[in-house]
Amino acid sequence: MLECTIIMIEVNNLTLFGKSHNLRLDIPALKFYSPGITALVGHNGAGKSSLLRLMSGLEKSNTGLVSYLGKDIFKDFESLKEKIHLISWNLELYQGLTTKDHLKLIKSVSKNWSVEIENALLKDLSVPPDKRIDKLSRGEQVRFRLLLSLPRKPMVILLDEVTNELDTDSRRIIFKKLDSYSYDTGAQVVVATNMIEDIERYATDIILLKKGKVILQGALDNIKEEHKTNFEEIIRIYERKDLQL
Ligand SMILES: Nc1ncnc2c1ncn2[C@@H]1O[C@H](COP(=O)(O)OP(=O)(O)OP(=O)(O)O)[C@@H](O)[C@H]1O
Repeated sequence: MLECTIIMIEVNNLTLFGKSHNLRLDIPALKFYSPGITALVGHNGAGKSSLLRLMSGLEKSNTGLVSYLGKDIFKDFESLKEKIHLISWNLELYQGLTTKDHLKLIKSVSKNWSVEIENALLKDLSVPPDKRIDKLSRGEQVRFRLLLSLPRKPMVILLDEVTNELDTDSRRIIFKKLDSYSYDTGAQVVVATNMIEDIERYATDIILLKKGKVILQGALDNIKEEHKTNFEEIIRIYERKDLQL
C-alpha cells in the first residue's frame, strides 16, 4: 500500500440538527487520507447519508466545516462540485434517455472528459450500450453511474449505499474499478455500506457511526491488529458499548 500522507478531506466540529432540534450528526473531527477506500458503517438512521450529503455540499450543516485539500466545500462549492461526486439512489438519472444518449449528454457538458478512462470503463463494466435508463438493472445502473463519473476525474467519490443490494460479481467489478481509480489518481472513495465482505476486502479505513456520532475510526488493518479479532466482531463490540450522550 502507498504511504498515506495527503489529507484529502477534513471534517471539523460538524453538527446537524433535525426539525425538532434533535441532533442528527455531531462530529468533532475526521480526516480522510488519500488514496484509499473508506467504509462508512452504521445501523439505519446512524447518519451515513446525512454525512455524505454534507460532504457533497448538497446539504448545509448547522455548525462546522468540511474541507477538501484545505478548501471549504461551501465557500468553494463552484470549483469543488466538479471534483466531488455523490452517487446516490436519491439523485436520479434521466430515466427516458438511453445509456448512449445519456453518456453523450454528460460528455457534452463535462470539462476535461477523459476518453481513455471512458474506453477502459466501457470495456470492463459491461454497461448495455443502448438501453433506456429505466430498464437498467440495479447493478447496471451503478456501473453506468461510474461510467458517467470517473471520466470526469473526480478527486472524491461518495457512494451512498448503492452497492448493498447488488450481487457479489457486480460488487466485485465496481469495487475493483474504484480501487484502481483511487490508486491511479490519488482519489478518495467513501462508501456507505454494511457489507462486511466488501469492507474486509476493499476498505483501507473505516468510520463507524452510531446515533450521529463517530464511535470508531481508523485504518482497518490497525483496528484489526489492535483488537485481534475479525471486523464483524469488532463492530458488534462497539455497537454494544453504551454511548455517553
Ligand atoms: N431530510 C431530513 N430531515 C430531517 N431528518 C432527517 C432527514 N434525513 C434523515 N433524517 C434523520 O437523520 C438521522 C440520520 O439519517 P440518515 O438517513 O442520515 O442515516 P443512515 O445511516 O444513512 O440510515 P439508512 O441506512 O437508513 O439510510 C435519522 O434519524 C433520520 O430520521
